[in-house]
Amino acid sequence: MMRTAGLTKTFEGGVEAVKGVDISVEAGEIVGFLGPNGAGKSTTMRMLTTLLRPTSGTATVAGHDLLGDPREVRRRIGYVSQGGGVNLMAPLADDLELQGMLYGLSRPAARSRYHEVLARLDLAGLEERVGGALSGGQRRRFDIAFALLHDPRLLFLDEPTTGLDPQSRANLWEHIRSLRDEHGVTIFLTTHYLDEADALCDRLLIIDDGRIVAEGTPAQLKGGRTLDEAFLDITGRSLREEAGV
Ligand SMILES: Nc1ncnc2c1ncn2[C@@H]1O[C@H](COP(=O)(O)OP(=O)(O)OP(=O)(O)O)[C@@H](O)[C@H]1O
Repeated sequence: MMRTAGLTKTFEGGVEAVKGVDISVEAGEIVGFLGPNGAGKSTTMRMLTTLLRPTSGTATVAGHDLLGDPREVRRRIGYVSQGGGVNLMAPLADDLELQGMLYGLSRPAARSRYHEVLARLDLAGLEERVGGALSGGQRRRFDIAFALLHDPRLLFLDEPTTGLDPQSRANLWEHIRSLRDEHGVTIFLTTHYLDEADALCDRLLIIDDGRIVAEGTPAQLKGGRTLDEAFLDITGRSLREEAGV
């Protein structure tokens, strides 16, 4: 479903955010992408979703070449950015319909498609509300609903549960699992919550300082430790933001 080789990104000014990353994700997997602050997760995610051009390296994403065929990649993937972006002031139904039509659906087809997606995410009936009148968990599920309108086979989620209470996080995990189990969507997500990575992901990749430093199932990486302990053993204990400053 996704394969990269030697992907790098050097920003203007010389920051080497990603230093040669090889990632493979099989169809039907839920893969977690972990790493300390500034490790290169969002930069990698933005390259894989065509938002940022790699400095070097190659990648095939959802069956298409990332650099040669980014439009086809975009057609086949969904992306939910950190923080999301539902309209807080206008009824969500209007934006859902508009987005469906931007994907080339007729108005009736766009409506029927979003009703189907909202039902999947337990959001039916809430689309007449403005985003500001939803709970944090409902808002995150709407972010995902927007990303699913064009029926992508591969979904990228950047820190999907940040800021949610434990109930809403657990509920979102259920929805993410059912997207995979019942609808066959492959999922690649970043998170700082190691309990989440442990509970939700089939396989984990750990990136540190722009390089993949560990990879395996949660059980393999833990090797008898908690995932927090394993993560600190692998990536060290120094504070990255302070080192960065
Ligand atoms: N547009 C940019 N220009 C210059 N440097 C950047 C830019 N975007 C990110 N960086 C740098 O690239 C490195 C990787 O950042 P990135 O946001 O990918 O990390 P991250 O793993 O997503 O971190 P976090 O967990 O804090 O979200 C950091 O050193 C960051 O400061």
